[in-house]
This record gives sequence, structure tokens and C-alpha cells, in this order.
Amino acid sequence: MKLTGVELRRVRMPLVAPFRTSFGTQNARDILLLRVVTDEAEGWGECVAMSDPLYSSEYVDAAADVLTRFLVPALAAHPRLDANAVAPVLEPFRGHRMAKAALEMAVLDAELRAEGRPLSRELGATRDRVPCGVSVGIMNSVGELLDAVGGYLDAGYVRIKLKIEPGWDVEPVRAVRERFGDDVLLQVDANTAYSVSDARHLARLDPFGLLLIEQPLEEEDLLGHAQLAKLISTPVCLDESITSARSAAAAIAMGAAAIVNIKPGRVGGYLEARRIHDVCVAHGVPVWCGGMIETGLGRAANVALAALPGFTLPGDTSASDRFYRTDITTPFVLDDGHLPVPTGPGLGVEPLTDELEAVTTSTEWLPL
Ligand SMILES: CC(=O)N[C@@H](Cc1ccc2ccccc2c1)C(=O)O
Ligand SMILES: [Mg+2]
Repeated sequence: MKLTGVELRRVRMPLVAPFRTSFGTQNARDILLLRVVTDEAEGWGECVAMSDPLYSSEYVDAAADVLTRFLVPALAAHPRLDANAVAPVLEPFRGHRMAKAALEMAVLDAELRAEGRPLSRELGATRDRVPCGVSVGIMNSVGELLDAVGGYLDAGYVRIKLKIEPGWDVEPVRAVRERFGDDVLLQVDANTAYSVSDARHLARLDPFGLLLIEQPLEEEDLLGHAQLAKLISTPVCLDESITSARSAAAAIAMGAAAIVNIKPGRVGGYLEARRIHDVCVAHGVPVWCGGMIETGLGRAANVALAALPGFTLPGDTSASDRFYRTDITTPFVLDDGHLPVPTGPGLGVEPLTDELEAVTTSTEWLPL
């Protein structure tokens, strides 16, 4: 397969409602999409970086720049284009995992479309549908939160995740338990908002039977997470800290992660995501698929990944309408709390022309 060109496309997708986390409030997504054109097929990639470097150091303008100036030229100069070659070719350039993941995803999509092979088959999926959880933001009142949670449970979501931060943690969790009972699968995500000196406070969540507490401490603090894990009974799950299979192995070995949230964009792509899955399965560590408010393109790939055998916990693979009134692909619709794994070649979905044009804010063709 020969690379003939790459299109960088920015789309602006308004959210159905503000989504507030410990690092800020989002009202819309400014997303970078890649369309890789080869002599055999085209492929789509989605960069999950946010507009601002608040979740991680990456942000979408930097991803567009590093792809344009470094990553795409390096790949174009490589004689053999296949998805397995992308990460090694890009390795000399440090970091920028979300940018690299988008490029690898587009090459993988093109390669699999050319072969007529679904991504789910390529990754080793063992199921044809996946159970879906939902991520619920920080709200202005407990009442508003309970209404939102009730709506998601009525929609069929099998797991509720509450964003928490200091001042919004024990009370909302208690309120959800009191209103919806102890059988609802419930977990929390702090997005690094606490420090290990908050251990006594976080132990107040222990009586509520949470599945996990996600990324309570800052990304680099593996030791702190290992110390915290000894002071609370809620299992510690890592998100931001897990950037590769190597970091997953280190976190598990240190006792910093009892559960791992896998996000392909955060770790450099779907192939590294599979390696992290394999490392975690080898250590008996459950994994689930995290979300970065993707369009239907990234959602399709995440659902394929979430169908691998080690994904034993519901992920943040919510339906399209969790965040978007209109998706740029045929919407993913929750059915009995599950989403179907796409069966077509590659991602199994592609952008709907009119919907894509309606949200496009810029396109740039990189000739090679
Ligand atoms: C679904 C969920 O909670 N995702 C992330 C946080 C997050 C929140 C908001 C975002 C806005 C724009 C881009 C990425 C974002 C990621 C998480 O698990 O930590
Ligand atoms: Mg998280």
C-alpha cells in the first residue's frame, strides 16, 4: 500500500449539554480528523486531544502541527506503509501519542478496508456487542445529578461513572446510592484532583461499594497511587497514568493499578491498546475502554476494542446521543444497554457527507 496524501480536517461538534470535570467544563469539541489516501483504499483517524492541554499535555493545534511538520512526512518517506510500521517509524519523535494514534488509526482503517477485514477481527474481539457505561459530569446540584443519573439508567446504561473533585464526592455518591440502591454499578473519576494526603477523606467512599476510583492522583504519581491503594478499600483504576504497555506493567507491579482504563488515543493507538490489554490480562487485571467524547469514527473503533476478552468492565463507550445531537456517522444507539460491534471492513463506519460538511471548520491537504 502506497500513501498518496493525507487530509487534515477540523470539525466543531457542540455538546448536548456542558460536561464538567475536575479540570474544566466543555461545551463543544474541536476535533482533528485525518483522512489517509492510499493507492488501495482510504482510511479515517480521529485525534482525541482536547482544545486545551487540561486532560494531558496534548492539544489539538499541537497535534495538527506535529502531524504536518514531522509525523506525516516521516511516514511518507517510509518505503513500506502498513499499520504495524507506523509506531516504529514515528518513535524518534517524542510523545504526541494522540497525534500518532490518529495517524496509525487512519492507516489501519485503510489497510483493513483494502483487505475487507473488520477492525474487531484484527484486534481479537470475541463478542459482537458490548455493555455500555456512561460518564456523568459534575453538576450544579445533587438534584440535577440525580435527574441525569435517572435518565441514563432509564436509557439502559449498565454502569454509572460520576466525575468527582474536592467538595463534590461523598455527598453525590451517597445521594445516588440512596436514590438508586446498592445494585447499580457505580464508579467515580477524579481526573487527578486529589493528593495522597486526601486518603482519609477518600476512604469515606469505601462504604458505598464502588467498582473503582479512577485516577485520584496526578499522572506521574504511581507511588502515591500505590500508597493510597493501601489506605482505601475502593479499587484504584488508572487512566491518565497509563501511556503504554510498559507503564501499565510498571503500575501493576507497583500495586498502583488494580484496574486499567484503556484509551487508544492516550497510549498511541489501537495496536498499543491491544498490547496493554494483553499485559493486563496476563496479570489478572480487569480493563475497560475509556472515552474521550469521540465522534462515531472513534466510537466505532473503541467498541471493537471493548469486545476483546479482557474488557470485563463496562466502558465509557456511550451512545452517540450522550454527547452529540447529530453525529458525523450513522449514530450508535444503545440497545438493551449494549452497542453493536461494527462488522464492516476497517472501522465499519465512515462519515456521512452532509453531516461532516456541516461541522467542518477547515480542511488541509498534505500532498506527499
Ligand atoms: C468520558 C470521560 O469522562 N472522559 C475522560 C475525561 C474527559 C472529559 C472531557 C473531555 C472533553 C474533551 C475531550 C476529552 C475529554 C475527556 C475521562 O475518562 O477521564
Ligand atoms: Mg478518566
